[in-house]
Parts: sequence; C-alpha cells; structure tokens
Amino acid sequence: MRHAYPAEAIRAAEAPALAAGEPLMERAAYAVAAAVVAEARRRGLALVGARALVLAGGGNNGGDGLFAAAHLARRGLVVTAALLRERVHPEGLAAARRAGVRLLPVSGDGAQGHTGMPAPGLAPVLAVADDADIWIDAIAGIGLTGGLRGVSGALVAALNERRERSILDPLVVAIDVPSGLESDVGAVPGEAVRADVTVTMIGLKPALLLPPAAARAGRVELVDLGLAEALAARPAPVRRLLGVDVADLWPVPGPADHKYTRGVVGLLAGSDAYPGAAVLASSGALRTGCGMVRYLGPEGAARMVLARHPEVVTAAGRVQAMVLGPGIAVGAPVPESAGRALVDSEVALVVDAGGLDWLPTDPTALAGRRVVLTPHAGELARLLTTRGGDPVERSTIEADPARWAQRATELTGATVLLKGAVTVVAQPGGTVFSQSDGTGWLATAGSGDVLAGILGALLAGSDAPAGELAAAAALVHGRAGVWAARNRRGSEGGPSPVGDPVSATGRGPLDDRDPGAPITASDIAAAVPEVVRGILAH
Ligand SMILES: NC(=O)C1=CN([C@@H]2O[C@H](COP(=O)(O)OP(=O)(O)OC[C@H]3O[C@@H](n4cnc5c(N)ncnc54)[C@H](OP(=O)(O)O)[C@@H]3O)[C@@H](O)[C@H]2O)[C@@H](O)CC1
Ligand SMILES: [K+]
Repeated sequence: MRHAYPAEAIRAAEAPALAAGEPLMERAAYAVAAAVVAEARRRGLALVGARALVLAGGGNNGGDGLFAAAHLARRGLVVTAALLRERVHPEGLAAARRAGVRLLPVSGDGAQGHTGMPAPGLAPVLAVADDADIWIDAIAGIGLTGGLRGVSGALVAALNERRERSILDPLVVAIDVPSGLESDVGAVPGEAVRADVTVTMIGLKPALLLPPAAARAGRVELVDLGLAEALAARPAPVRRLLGVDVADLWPVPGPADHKYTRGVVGLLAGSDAYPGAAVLASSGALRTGCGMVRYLGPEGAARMVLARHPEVVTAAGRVQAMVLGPGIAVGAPVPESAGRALVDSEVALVVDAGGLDWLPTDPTALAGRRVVLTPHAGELARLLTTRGGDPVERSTIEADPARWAQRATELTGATVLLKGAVTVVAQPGGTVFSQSDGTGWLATAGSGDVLAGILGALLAGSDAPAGELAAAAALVHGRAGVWAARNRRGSEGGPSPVGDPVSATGRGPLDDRDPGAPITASDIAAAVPEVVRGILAH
C-alpha cells in the first residue's frame, strides 16, 4: 500500500532528526542528484557538459536544489542556479558557489506584467532554460501556500508555455513536490511545474497521488531519508492499494466453500432503454468470481443476460450484495426489490446511475452499512446539487475530485467511488483511496457497468471494509482495461488472447511504444480473470 502524509506529519517526523543534527538536506540533495543522473542516462544524455538549470526558491526546498546543483556541477554538468528570492538557503548557496555553479539572481521587476509576454526580468533565465537539457525545480515544496506568486509564478507560466509549444523538451525533475502544487490536496491552485520525475522526501504527499495534481508529478521516487519508521506511526489520509494488497483481501474460495458461502450478487440493472448494462454488470460480477448472480431487472434485459450468461438465476432470493442502478434512467421509480435491499442492513449495496436517486435522504440511515456509490463526475455533480443545496458543476468536481467525493460521503453516509482517469474512493470519516491503474481506453460505454458488477461480487464475497473493496475493484477494473488494450482480446468468449505472458498481470502502464488497442466494456469483463490470476499468483 502507498501512504501519503500531510505536510504537518512530514514536519513532525523530521523535527527530532533535525534537532539531533542529522544531515537530512544533504541526503535529500544527494538523492536528487542521483535521480537526475540516472534519468539523464536513461535518456541517453551525456552527463559531462550537459546543461542543467536549477530554479531555487527561498526556503529549504531551494536549499535541496542548491546542494543538488553542487553535486551535479562536481560530476561535470554545467549548472546554473536561478535564485528566485533575494535570500536563499545560505549553506546551499555557499556549496553551489564552491562547486562552480553559475548563480543567476532573477529580478522580479515586471514579473506580473499584464501583456501575456514573459516579464523583462525573466529574459536571462529563460535564455538559460532554452539551452538547458535538464530543469530542476526547487522553487517550493511543502512550504508553498496558495497559487505560485510573483516572479516564480511568471517564470513557471513562461516555462510551461515553452514546453507546450514543443519548443523545448528538457528533462524536468521536481524536488519534493512540483512547485505550484499545495502538497496536502489534489486541487491545482494555479500555474504549476510539470515534472517528468518527482523526487519526494520522507513520505509521499497527497498531491502526488490525488487528481488532478498528481498528473504534474510524472514518475515519483520516494527517498525516506531514514525516517520511514517515524512517519509510519502517523495516520495517512490518502492511500493507494497495490496488487499485493488486493491479493490479501481477495475472497479465494476454500475446499469447504459452496456457491452460497462465496456470495450471491443481486442485480437490479438494465432497462428497456439500456438492456446492455444488465449484461455487462453480470459479466463483471461473474468474472470476478461470485457464487451466483441473481438478475432481478426487466424481462427483456433478463433474456439478454441469460443468452450471454446461462448461469445467471432470475428467481428472487437471498443476496449478500445488491447492485442497484446501472442502465437505469434517472427518475425511474424504486422497484420493490431495491426498496427492500435499501432497508435491509444485512445487504451490502453498490449504487450507480439511476439508483442514486433511490438513496434515503437521511445520511444516518446508512450508518454502519457497507454501501458504495459509483458515480462519474456528472452524476456526482447532480447528486451534490440535489442534496447539498448549492449547484455544483462537473468541472468543479474535476478540479478537486477527492474533496467532492468526501463531501458526498457527508451528505449520503455512504462510501463514494468517483470514477475517473484516477479513481478516488472516499469513506465517511475515513481514508481516501486514489487508484491510478487504468488507461484512457477504459473510457467507453458500459465500462462503469462492469465496474459495478466487479464491486458487487467483492462486497458479496468478502467482509473487508467497503472502501478497501471499492479501491480493489477500481484496481482490477483498471488493470483489466490495460490487459485488454495490450492483448487486443476480441469479444468475450472469443479467441484466446495473444501476447506476453508477463503482461497477464495487467501491471505496468501502456506507453508510447505500446499505446494499446481500442477495447469494449465486454473486453474489460473478459480480462478480469487473467488480472485476478496475475494478482493472486504474485
Ligand atoms: N528542513 C530540512 O532540513 C529539510 C527540508 N526538506 C525540504 O524542505 C522543504 C520545506 O522547506 P520550507 O519549509 O522551507 O518551505 P519551502 O517548501 O521551501 O517553501 C518556502 C518557499 O516557498 C515560497 N513560497 C511559498 N508560497 C509561495 C507561493 N504561493 N508563491 C511563490 N513562492 C511561495 C516562500 O517564499 P516566501 O513566502 O518566503 O516569500 C519560500 O521561498 C521540503 O519540501 C523539502 O524539499 C527536505 O529535503 C528534508 C530536509
Ligand atoms: K519543488
């Protein structure tokens, strides 16, 4: 499991070590220099003579940068340090000077000019940036408050603009947190550095896991500076499940299990308008490995479900988890079986799409129950607007998904899995999970119906907390999409997949060399067993 800690916890963990005189900044700077060297080598950049620009702010983050600049200069790189404050870390500055780093004070004059052109005071540093192979961002770390101001904001805006126009393609390494991100949250308050690699100290920060901020960090390397134990004693409000965590909580059947002990999933999904959702949610649940699926929706959809999955049962009966709402239109009346499940505290619930309207208005009504809502941003906007009183736009949610998912848990009393490129799961009063396991190919009709089925099966088959199971479902769903996109599997029941057996775990992102192939929701469901096997065999 990955854990992310707020700045306050990082500072508390480092305080005793600093008081004891441990050379944390030296260790941090050494790790940054090592990461720069390793990444430059990976890119085939000759180190001696390579040009690096360090952007140094006035705090300890700038100190890390200046010491790292000194290391790199001693390795033969040509290093310039842009000093963005009149006063920068004095020992760091002295070390950089001794190592032969060129020091370039950056004037803030006119930095906030209104013309949209780079401010005149920035011209010298932009000229160095244009020629540099490597930019190292040491403007600010956990000490940043609010959007980047003044000369730093203007400089980062100008650098981002140059990269966007593809004039330049330097290696960008951020120290601790890309500058411009507030380390405790996923929202991006203004201009922020876009890093290829972020070398982060002591522990991960929430901004490195949460959308949309996390996308600015690139690959994250954690350097614990010997403080992992001190930090582990503190609560981590943001977490990410890994495959091994999912293996630990996966309901693997034992010899004494039968279909009822494995868990029965009830499905109230699909409608005359959207019958396919019933099929896809059934596929998701069956491929995840529940004991039985009971399909309780309309007859037309039931026929389609049975045609694809003859193992589905359409008779009413006991269920351990119920999936309510995929493929059901907003405003549809509450079916009797859904009404019963909503008041039966023994039944875990997955509530999606049209089912979201069926939730009790009193958030305490679901207290103590395992209930997971699975909206996308548009559905969450609607739910927050109807329940919270004030209108909330989809774009507002996309600017800070974790915050709004948490707000929805307060208003409903349920766990909320907010679907997106990075999926966040908020629980009442609890940890937020942030899962980034998928690929853009997953954004296809019916994908969410499959996810609801996967989650229904996990809730039916395991007693683990709903939030962890929701994060596990997101991980498996994401990896199934990656696996399907990589192996270009045909429709469910089609020919055996071809491809590298290593990729059967679904691990590892698709990349420029193998961007993957288009997939359908059926492909995602079909890939789930391979992904589960990969996770369990790990
Ligand atoms: N202690 C140690 O030995 C170790 C510390 N470590 C490192 O220290 C970092 C924390 O250092 P920190 O506390 O000094 O804060 P830091 O992140 O440098 O930010 C302050 C600077 O940012 C500026 N600034 C703030 N807001 C701004 C804005 N909106 N827009 C523009 N500027 C803004 C602020 O300017 P000012 O407000 O003072 O004008 C000041 O210059 C941590 O992230 C890690 O990298 C680790 O390596 C472990 C060892
Ligand atoms: K930084």
